[in-house]
Amino acid sequence: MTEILTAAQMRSIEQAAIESGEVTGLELMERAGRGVVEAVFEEWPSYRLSPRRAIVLCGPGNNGGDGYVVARLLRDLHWDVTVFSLGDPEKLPPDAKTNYRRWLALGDVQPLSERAFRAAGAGYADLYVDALFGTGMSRPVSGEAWSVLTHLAGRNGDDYAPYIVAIDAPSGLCLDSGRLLGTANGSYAHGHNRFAALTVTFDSPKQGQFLADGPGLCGKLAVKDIGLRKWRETGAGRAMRLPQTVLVTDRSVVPDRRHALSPLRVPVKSERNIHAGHTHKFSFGHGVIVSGGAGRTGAARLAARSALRVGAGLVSLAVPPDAAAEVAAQITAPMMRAVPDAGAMAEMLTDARLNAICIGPGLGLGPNHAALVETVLKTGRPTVLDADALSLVARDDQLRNLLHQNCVLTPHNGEFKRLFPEIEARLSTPSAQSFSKVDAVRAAAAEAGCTVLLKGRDTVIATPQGQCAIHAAVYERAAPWLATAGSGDVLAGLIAGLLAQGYAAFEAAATGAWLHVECARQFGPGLIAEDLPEQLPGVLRRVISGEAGRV
Ligand SMILES: NC(=O)C1=CN([C@@H]2O[C@H](COP(=O)(O)OP(=O)(O)OC[C@H]3O[C@@H](n4cnc5c(N)ncnc54)[C@H](O)[C@@H]3O)[C@@H](O)[C@H]2O)[C@@H](O)CC1
Ligand SMILES: [K+]
Repeated sequence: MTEILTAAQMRSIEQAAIESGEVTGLELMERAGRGVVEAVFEEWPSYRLSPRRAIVLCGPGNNGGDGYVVARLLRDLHWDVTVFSLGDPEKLPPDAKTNYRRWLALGDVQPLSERAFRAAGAGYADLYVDALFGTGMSRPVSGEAWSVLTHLAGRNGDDYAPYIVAIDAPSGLCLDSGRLLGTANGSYAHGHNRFAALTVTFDSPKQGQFLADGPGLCGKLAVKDIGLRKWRETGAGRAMRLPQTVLVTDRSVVPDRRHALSPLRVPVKSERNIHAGHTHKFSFGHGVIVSGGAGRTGAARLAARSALRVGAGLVSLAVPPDAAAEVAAQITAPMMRAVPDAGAMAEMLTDARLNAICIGPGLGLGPNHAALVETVLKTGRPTVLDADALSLVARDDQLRNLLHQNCVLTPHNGEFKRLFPEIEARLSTPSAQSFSKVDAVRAAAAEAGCTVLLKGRDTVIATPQGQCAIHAAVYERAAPWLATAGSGDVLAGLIAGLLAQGYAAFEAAATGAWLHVECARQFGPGLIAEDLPEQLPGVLRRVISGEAGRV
């Protein structure tokens, strides 16, 4: 499992390590600088072959300290290195100052300004190292640093991005929220929404590298070990940083094949059942997908197919009588039950074998639909609420009060705003604050009393207890094709199918999010929502054989 850290959490780990007396800050800084050089050579292998020219921009804190280490290590390899410093290097914190002094034995340092940068023939370097600000960035960047950063980002038409390596973060990026602080549109210069080719971070990824503007500005992400694992996993370093957030990644999917389907490695009922010989279809649950009326049944049919494909033993569509013919004509494997009203829904759900429900896709917003949502919620069964069900809950406090901890809400941004207007306002207000999507979804889950999955390229899932996971379709997991009509219905169906198999709400949501993106990656361009469930057999086969993610 990959933990993902806030800047404060990273500081607490470093502090615990240093306070233990087993490692010094200076050693950590040396390892960090070495990690950056290593990552540079991995990214640009030809740079190993002959010395090149580098420009290193060093800031006023320890991020700048890492920069001085990188400058020294490259000079040791006979590179031509120019160093600029922001602020008076004599005022650097102790470890950074030591490395500044070590660099002075090899070369000089110029005060950073756009003019000096351009005068240095800065357009001709092979590598630009952004070591201005990292986890200590506390306010929007301004002045000469901002001028140089925007110049590097392309304000004056030069394209530096392919040669920039950022240490911990493109400077100005908030490592908690993933926002470029002080900007309205998340770019350094109008029309230029990328910055670095590579960002090198230490020990664990940071939230801001996966959220909002982060992935675009970071370019690629390399995580370098600097020997902090012990303090991350145990003792003070751990105690100081609860609650935890995890990253749902390829690597965390398969290590233990007994739990093959769950990126969070939660025991899955089905495997035990298989070994015990109990492979009756009811062992894998019976999901109910509530359909909208005639002409609106496509969403529920997509969800039903996804729930079946992901492994639910049985799936029944609950269909208003006027839509029965339409649904019957288009389904084979899912079953269908005519459900004219909430009374009939309640009666259907007296069957305790119906153990997971999905309601909302294509449902409608009338009083009869609200009554259906009410009936479903009153059963207390694991339930995915999506689309119209979310809009109904947003405008009806009585429904909202019926939400329970077996519910998963799967809003997109617009639905999230309707459900949690105050939290959304904090999230979307452009300002210098570091309130992140992780903070927002945690707050929403606590307010709603159930699991919330806020969709997006950066999907965040949280429980009322503060458990949180990020699944971001970025970097090597980018899946732009997923933005297609009906894709949300598939996600709702996947989660319902996992709930039917006994996954807890949080694990079902996280696993569903991972599988959803994996299916899109597997299919590639040209994807329409109907293609997603059809990718599941191949994706599941690779998950179970341990090859997941290596598409
Ligand atoms: N603490 C440690 O032991 C280690 C830290 N490391 C490096 O140290 C970095 C964190 O160092 P720091 O905590 O010193 O923080 P930074 O170096 O990120 O920045 C802090 C400094 O920048 C100033 N500052 C913040 N925002 C500013 C702004 N917008 N404009 C102008 N000045 C601003 C602060 O007043 C402070 O002087 C990490 O990102 C990493 O690169 C690594 O060397 C690994 C070990
Ligand atoms: K930086």
